[in-house]
Amino acid sequence: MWELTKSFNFEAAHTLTGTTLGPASEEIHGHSFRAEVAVRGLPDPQTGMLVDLGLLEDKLAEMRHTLDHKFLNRIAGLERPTLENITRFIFDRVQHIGPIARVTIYRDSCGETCTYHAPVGHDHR
Ligand SMILES: Nc1nc2c(c(=O)[nH]1)N=C([C@H](O)[C@H](O)COP(=O)(O)OP(=O)(O)OP(=O)(O)O)CN2
Ligand SMILES: [Zn+2]
Repeated sequence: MWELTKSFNFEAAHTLTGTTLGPASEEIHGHSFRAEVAVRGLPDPQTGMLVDLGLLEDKLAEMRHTLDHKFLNRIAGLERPTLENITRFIFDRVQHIGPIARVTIYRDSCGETCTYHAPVGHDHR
């Protein structure tokens, strides 16, 4: 079994109400994020590739364009931009390119990581 990953960085603003952090979290503020997408499976014997990384590169560039330097709360589907919802948002938009196993978001400044795992046996291609 192989796991292939590719990641991209984005800077984005958000506001999050209803956390124990209170006003600091409710003011509009920014974070640096890294999103990592992992594909898991067996390489095609002909190509030696699980998924062409070029395909992933194109899709992740699209995702970066959607998220980078944006106010996340204004993006349709991300009105409540928790790490959980951001990982799921990305998964839903990249899943068709191959057997995506997980999407992880790293928010290093806060020492936080969140991973959405595709349901077992799930292959959206
Ligand atoms: N289950 C979740 N709980 C919380 C989330 C989340 O995404 N899922 N998010 C938050 C906060 O947004 C997060 O902890 C960051 O807090 P914030 O005040 O924005 O961060 P800092 O000021 O500490 O970060 P710097 O990057 O250092 O400015 C809470 N709960
Ligand atoms: Zn925040």
